[in-house]
Amino acid sequence: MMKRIVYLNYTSHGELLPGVYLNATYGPSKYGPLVVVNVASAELIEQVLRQEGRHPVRTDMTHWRTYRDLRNQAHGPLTEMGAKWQRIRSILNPRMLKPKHVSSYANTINEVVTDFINRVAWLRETRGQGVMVNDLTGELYKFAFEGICSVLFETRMGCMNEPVPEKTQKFIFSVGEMFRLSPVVVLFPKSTWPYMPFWKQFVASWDYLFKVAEDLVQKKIEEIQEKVDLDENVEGAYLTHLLLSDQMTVTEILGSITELLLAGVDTTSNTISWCLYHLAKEPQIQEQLYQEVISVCPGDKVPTSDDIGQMPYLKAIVRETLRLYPVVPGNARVTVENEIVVGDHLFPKKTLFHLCHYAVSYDENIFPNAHTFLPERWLRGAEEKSKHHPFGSVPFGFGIRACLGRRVAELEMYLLLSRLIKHFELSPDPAGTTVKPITRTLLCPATPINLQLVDRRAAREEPRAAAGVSL
Ligand code: HEM
Repeated sequence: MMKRIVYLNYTSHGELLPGVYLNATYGPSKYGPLVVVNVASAELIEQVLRQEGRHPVRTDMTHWRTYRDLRNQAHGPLTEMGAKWQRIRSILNPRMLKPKHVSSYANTINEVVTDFINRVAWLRETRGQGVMVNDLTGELYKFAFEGICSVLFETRMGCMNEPVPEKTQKFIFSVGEMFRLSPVVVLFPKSTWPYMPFWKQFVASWDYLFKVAEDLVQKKIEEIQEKVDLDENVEGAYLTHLLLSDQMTVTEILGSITELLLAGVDTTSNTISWCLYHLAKEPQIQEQLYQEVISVCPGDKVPTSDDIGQMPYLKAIVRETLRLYPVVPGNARVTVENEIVVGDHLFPKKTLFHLCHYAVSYDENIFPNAHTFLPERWLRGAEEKSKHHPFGSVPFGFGIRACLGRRVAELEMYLLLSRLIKHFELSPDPAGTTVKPITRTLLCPATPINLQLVDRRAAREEPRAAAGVSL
């Protein structure tokens, strides 16, 4: 008898099925050759993750891998496995995860944040009667796309321009199509794919993605060559480093950088969307954040990485958002190398563990008042008092296969939130209703998030102007 190993613990709306989690006994079921076990307690998730071998596997990503094999493209960190995966990570990790390298991307990201703030200000004026910004998630998608491209490819794509350049628009569209078609493709046996119209569309979307990425890499190679010819210093962020370090072929770099881009857009934009949605509903939390930001960065000072280090409340707000809305609500591990013991059961090789992070994030025993947005629980003093189970909320995963973009994603979120809150006071759409989460692979807002953005400077100046105070 298995204990606390459950089967299906949340609906397609991301809500828990009542009574079907913790201490329930469901499953295991079968998925192709794999035995599937759903794990929905912090202790058991910890057991699975602590027993992962040297080369952890989430899923085999057959559909993505098949495209790469078809076109002789290289696999990246998402699709590679075994020792080859380990090699890729060892090359990609330092410039993505080491604080000293990540903090050097702050200027680049801040330029993108400036464009975002200008864009929402423009949207308010031209389309929102001076106050509303509709579909913030859509706008944040463009921000995240631009942000990650500016770090990875060291190029601006113009996602926040009006209109968006045609090539960029088609690039964004192809990413969307590829993600839309992915779950359709896997519904059918691989042998039937070549005869299916959606497979052709899937391949065409990947072709365009790789073509644009290839052009960007090629452009960078030419730029570097020009500088070398002129004996100039070659400086850059991620791509330049990979190209100069000579540890990967150009095809390998292309495969990896494309997958980093794919992993880094919806995740970040959805998290920021949820965060803004909550801040708009919580004026006190918003005010406390505003006070923290202006005390570290008064006047027009733009925050640096070091400044962010002095903003614990900002970090706690993002952390709490990730607990309430883990964009990766369920994560997988397949045992390929060895049998493992979970609970009081020995599981054979080829068991797929579905780690139900969403369910565990709402466990009242770990997070009292689990449905309430309480950033304080992540502040150092409070944490010591109530010592959360370390696997109660692991939004970026755990161990050697954990998120590669975590530090960059955090930097993007911190810089955007701190600067946005300095400019605007957020409040809910007066005509709006509750926005629920839905799982579309990732946890997304089920309906658009529309918010009111009140310009703080104008709000301060208006009453003074009304009282006849000269500025
Ligand atoms: C709020 C933003 C993000 C969240 C919550 C998030 C979360 C995750 C999670 C849960 C995983 C799986 C980890 C595991 O299996 O243990 C993952 C993997 C990954 N993430 Fe992120 N991610 C975010 C942003 C990003 C960004 C911005 C990038 C790219 C710069 C990125 C790149 C990746 C890659 C490449 C992997 C696969 C790593 C591997 O298999 O070796 N992520 N992410």
